[in-house]
Amino acid sequence: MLEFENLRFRYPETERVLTFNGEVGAGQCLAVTGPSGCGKSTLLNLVAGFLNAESGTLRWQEQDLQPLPPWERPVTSVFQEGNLFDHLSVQDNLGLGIHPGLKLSRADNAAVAAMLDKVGLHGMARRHPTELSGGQRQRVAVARALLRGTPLLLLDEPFTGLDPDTRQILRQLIRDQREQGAVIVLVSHDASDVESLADRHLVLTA
Ligand SMILES: Nc1ncnc2c1ncn2[C@@H]1O[C@H](COP(=O)(O)OP(=O)(O)OP(=O)(O)O)[C@@H](O)[C@H]1O
Repeated sequence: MLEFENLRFRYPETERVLTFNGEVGAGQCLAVTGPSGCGKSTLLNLVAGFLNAESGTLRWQEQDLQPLPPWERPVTSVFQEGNLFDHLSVQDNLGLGIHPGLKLSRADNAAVAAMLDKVGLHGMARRHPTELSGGQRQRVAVARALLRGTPLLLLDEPFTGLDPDTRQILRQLIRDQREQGAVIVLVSHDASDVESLADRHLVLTA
């Protein structure tokens, strides 16, 4: 279970103070919605460890996450930009989800190939991200996150720019992950994403 209670963050430049409360259990998806600027991305950054709260609690399986640096948290994030490595092929970008040094076994390579098939990028393994459309890059980013298999997945508008078929495919992959016990935190402006994926809903106000 992921829990955050009175988790407070202040951007020093603007003195804007944001406070978050919520929880989400294993195998559940928490949708976070609200108007632009209400703090949705800030919450994801606090959970991922890219920002540090000034007070409050943030727990995963009853363990305090706040002392842990981002790389020691059981978290994978997919942010709007996707964060792909342009100098690596699609295959290697996915492989990084399994092993940061790209030391992949035969089974790992098979898992990468199967994931490429699932997200409809069969035949594009050798391309580089700059040779893909925005929607294809987004599929690679989500696929890499799913391959990492961390128990906590943070998704910030993961379906932006995707056609309806691809959106359906990715939603199903996320549902599969949830059914395997992962906790998903999903930021989306799209009511149908919330409707189709969320077990819980946190509405933030500006
Ligand atoms: N680096 C920053 N420095 C100062 N203020 C910031 C910074 N990043 C965000 N903010 C402010 O903090 C508030 C929350 O921003 P955040 O990006 O979390 O909102 P959001 O709900 O994700 O917005 P959107 O839906 O537009 O992406 C906003 O008022 C924003 O202007």
